[in-house]
Amino acid sequence: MTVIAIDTPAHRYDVIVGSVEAGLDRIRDLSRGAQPIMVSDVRVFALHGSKVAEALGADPILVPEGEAAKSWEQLHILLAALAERGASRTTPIIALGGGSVGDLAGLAASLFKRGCPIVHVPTTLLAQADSAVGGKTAIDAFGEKNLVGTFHQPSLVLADPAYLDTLDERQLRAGYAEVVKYGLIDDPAFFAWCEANGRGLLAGHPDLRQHAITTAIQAKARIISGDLEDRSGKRALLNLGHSFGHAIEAETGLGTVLHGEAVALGMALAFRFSAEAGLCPAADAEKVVAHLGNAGLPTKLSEVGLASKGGRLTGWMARDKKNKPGRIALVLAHGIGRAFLEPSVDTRRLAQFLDAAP
Ligand SMILES: NC(=O)c1ccc[n+]([C@@H]2O[C@H](COP(=O)([O-])OP(=O)(O)OC[C@H]3O[C@@H](n4cnc5c(N)ncnc54)[C@H](O)[C@@H]3O)[C@@H](O)[C@H]2O)c1
Ligand SMILES: O=C(O)C(=O)C[C@@H](O)[C@H](O)[C@H](O)COP(=O)(O)O
Ligand SMILES: [Zn+2]
Repeated sequence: MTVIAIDTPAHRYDVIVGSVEAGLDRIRDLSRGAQPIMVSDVRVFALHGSKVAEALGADPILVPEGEAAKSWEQLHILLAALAERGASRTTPIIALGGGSVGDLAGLAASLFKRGCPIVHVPTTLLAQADSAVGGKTAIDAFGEKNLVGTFHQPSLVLADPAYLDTLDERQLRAGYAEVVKYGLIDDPAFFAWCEANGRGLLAGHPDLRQHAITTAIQAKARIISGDLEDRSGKRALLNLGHSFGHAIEAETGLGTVLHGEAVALGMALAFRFSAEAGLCPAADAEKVVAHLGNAGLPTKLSEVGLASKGGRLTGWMARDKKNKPGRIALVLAHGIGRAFLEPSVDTRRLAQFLDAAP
C-alpha cells in the first residue's frame, strides 16, 4: 500500500493505492456516523458495488456507464436523488467507478448545498492514475467536452489496482495513454520505464500496476501544486494531447472514441507537430508514436475516420479552455519529458498539419 498526501489550500487529503478494504475505515471516520451515498455506474456496481456499499451502509445511486453519465440530464437526476434522500452538507458521496462517474459525482458534490465531501474510489486505470486526483469535475454540454464543471477536491481517494482485473482490454489500454502522458510531460525515465514495462502492466502484473499508478499520482500532485485551478500554465501541462483529443472526441461524437484513445492520438499529433516545427527531435516523436501504437492505441487520424479534417478539428480546438481570445494554445514538446505550453499557434498551419497528418 502507498499513501500519497495532496496539499490544497482548503485541506490535505490522502490518496491510498492499495486494497480498498484497508481504506474503508477511513471513509467511516469521514462519515462520522452519517450514512454515505454511493454513486456508481450500472456495470461497476454489478461487479464491485454491493461489497463496498454493504460494508459502509451506503445508499447507491446508479448512472449510465461511460461518457453518457456526463450530461445535464444525469446531473439533474443525481441532484434530485440527493435531495430526495435528504443528503446534508456533511453526507460523504462515494464515487465508485471510472472517470465518467468521478467527474459527474464530483460536480454534483460540489453543487449540492454548495458542497459536500466526495471520496473517489476509482475503478479504471485512467481514473486511478489520473482523474480521481486533482479535483477537476465536469459534464459535457452543447456537444463540447467538459464544458461545465468545477474544482472540488476530494476528501480521500482509494485506488485499488485489483479492480482492474475486471476491466476490459480496450478500457485498460485507453487508461494507459494517461499513464504514458506523465512520462512525456516531464519524466523521461518514466517513459523509458513504460517502454520496458508497458506490456507487463497491461497484462496485469500487480507490482507494475502499483508502480505506474503511484508514479502518475505523485507526478500529478507535483504538477498541480501551486496551480490547483489551472491558471498559471503549470497545470496546463496535464493537457498534453488533450486539445487534439477533445476535438477528436467531439468531432466523432462524444463517447465514440474513448477519452484515453483520443489523448493517445492527441499526444502523437502533438509530438509530430512539434517535430515538424523543428521544436523536437523527429526521433523522439517517432518513439512516442511507436510506443503508443505498440500498446494498441490509435496514432493516426485515419484510424478514427478523421483524415483531412483539419478545418473541423481546429474549429473545436479554437474553443479549448487553455486559449486566450483569438489564439489557440497547445501543449507541445521539446522532446520526451520536455512538454511546454505554447500560448499561440498559427491556426492555418495547424489545420494544414492536420490535413496532411496520416
Ligand atoms: N477529472 C479529471 O481530471 C479527468 C482526467 C482524465 C479523464 N477524465 C474523464 O474521465 C472519463 C473517462 O473515464 P474512464 O476512462 O475512467 O472510463 P469511464 O468511467 O467512462 O468507464 C468506462 C467503462 O468501463 C467500465 N468500468 C469501469 N471500471 C470497471 C471495472 N473495474 N471493471 C469493469 N468495467 C469497468 C464502466 O462501466 C464503463 O463502461 C472521460 O470523460 C474523461 O474526460 C477526467
Ligand atoms: O487534471 C488535469 O488538469 C487534467 O487536465 C487531466 C486530464 O487528463 C483530464 O482529461 C481533464 O479532465 C481535462 O480537463 P479540461 O480542463 O481540458 O477539460
Ligand atoms: Zn485526460
